[in-house]
Amino acid sequence: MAETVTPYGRNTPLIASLDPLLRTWLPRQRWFAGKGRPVTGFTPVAVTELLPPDGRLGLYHLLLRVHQTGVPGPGDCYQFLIGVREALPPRLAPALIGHVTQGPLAGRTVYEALYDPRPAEVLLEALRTQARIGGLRFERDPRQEIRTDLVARLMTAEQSNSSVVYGDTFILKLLRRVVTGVNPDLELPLALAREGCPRVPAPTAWAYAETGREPYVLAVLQPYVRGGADGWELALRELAKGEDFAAEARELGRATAEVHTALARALPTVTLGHVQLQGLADGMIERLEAAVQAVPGLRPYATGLRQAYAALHRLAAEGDTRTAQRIHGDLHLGQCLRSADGQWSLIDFEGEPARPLAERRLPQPPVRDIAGMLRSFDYAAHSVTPPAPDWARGCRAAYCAGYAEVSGHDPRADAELLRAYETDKAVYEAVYEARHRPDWLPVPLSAIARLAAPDQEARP
Ligand SMILES: Nc1ncnc2c1ncn2[C@@H]1O[C@H](COP(=O)(O)OP(=O)(O)O)[C@@H](O)[C@H]1O
Ligand SMILES: O=P(O)(O)O[C@H]1O[C@H](CO)[C@@H](O[C@H]2O[C@H](CO)[C@@H](O)[C@H](O)[C@H]2O)[C@H](O)[C@H]1O
Repeated sequence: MAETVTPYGRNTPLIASLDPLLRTWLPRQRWFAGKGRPVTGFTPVAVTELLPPDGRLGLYHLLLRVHQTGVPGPGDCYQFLIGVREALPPRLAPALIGHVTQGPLAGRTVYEALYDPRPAEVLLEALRTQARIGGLRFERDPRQEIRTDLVARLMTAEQSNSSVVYGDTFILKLLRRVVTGVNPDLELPLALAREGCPRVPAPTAWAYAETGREPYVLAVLQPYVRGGADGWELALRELAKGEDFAAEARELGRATAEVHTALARALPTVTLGHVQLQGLADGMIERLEAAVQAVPGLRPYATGLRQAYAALHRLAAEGDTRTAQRIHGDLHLGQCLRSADGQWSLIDFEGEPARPLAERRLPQPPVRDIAGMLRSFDYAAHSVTPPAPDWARGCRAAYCAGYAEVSGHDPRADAELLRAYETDKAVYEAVYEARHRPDWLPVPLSAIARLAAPDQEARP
């Protein structure tokens, strides 16, 4: 494998030639977080040649800062895997980025290489052999074997990142918007593996880029949970059949408590005093105000929603304290996988992708994860017609009961904090849906209408 690494900030002829193609292609990608503002250019952070472009198949790994109209600062850094061919075979048509007209690749076709098994296998081989290519570093857990005969396929699920499955044995998650520093999506599963917690697939291998500053974590390889289905699919299936989901919700509560208990053992816990609790409430109010600006549909409910945060302020003023620890940070039904033998695993410890990394790594009250799951039962029940509020109520109660069985603490006892976090999550969801899936906006807005009503009754 050849390599070239450009110093930060130099706009190479390669990037200049890809620039017009990526400007139109990038905003159409589900994982691009900067939708809604035109892309105006790119600055390369690192450009690594994984396969030379003069062969039948060329392959580049790019880390590019993306510049956008009206977005100040250096721009977010995204990870790209760009394939280069003379022409694309029909099976790769959906992967097309475009035809290059100038520069070193003039006359070639470039495409999203993860659609193509061969480039995806190059990544697996680099992980297997712990390769160092330019600034890219590939590492693995030496106790886990990576076979060489696994065929790659890109997952087509709607995702914030991109994942490739290798022969139903491993799944590689390639992070798209990358930041320097410790990434909780690797940090927490490694910590849980050290604790022997079986509820989270233990990382097999990982990749990062060294660019002269703190490394960027780029990808994590994990065992693939075979024959599994995620909690969201299962919940919708049961809802469609008019079936109860309470027994599964209870198991999910137990699994969440096991993960929380292991995380509290593995990583530091802290006590939040009244200043920190005030700070939590202030942060929620700030997010609400920003969300109201971004999503006009929230405006009529803002006053009602502030009540939830006022209750948290009162609790802080009364001198209450809470224990905080590392948590999942974006727990919902889609992050829970049930294996063929009925065991639940939790995945995707990245936290809410829109929040800064430092914030995502702070210890937080575990009830925040509970709130995420309670919202998720509600989401499922309100995304079907007619809505099924009783189904959601049953799941929410069973989930809390399962959590209490394992942890000894019933989250329903912490009603103010739980409601504040549910409100905060619903506000986040409104912004998320407005930005990524506008058709879904009515789902969080229906919850917001209930949470904003003084006698809201959707308690677990
Ligand atoms: N270990 C695994 N085994 C089987 N499927 C998985 C595994 N990890 C992730 N998945 C599948 O990949 C999807 C995306 O993974 P996730 O970590 O949530 O990525 P993203 O951050 O892009 O949403 C999940 O919804 C799930 O269907
Ligand atoms: O899984 P991600 O880390 O990409 O999380 C983001 O996308 C989720 C949607 O895919 C979003 O979750 C919301 O929709 C789910 C149904 O699709 C629902 O189960 C969740 O409760 C709801 O929050 C998540 O908020 C977002 O961060």
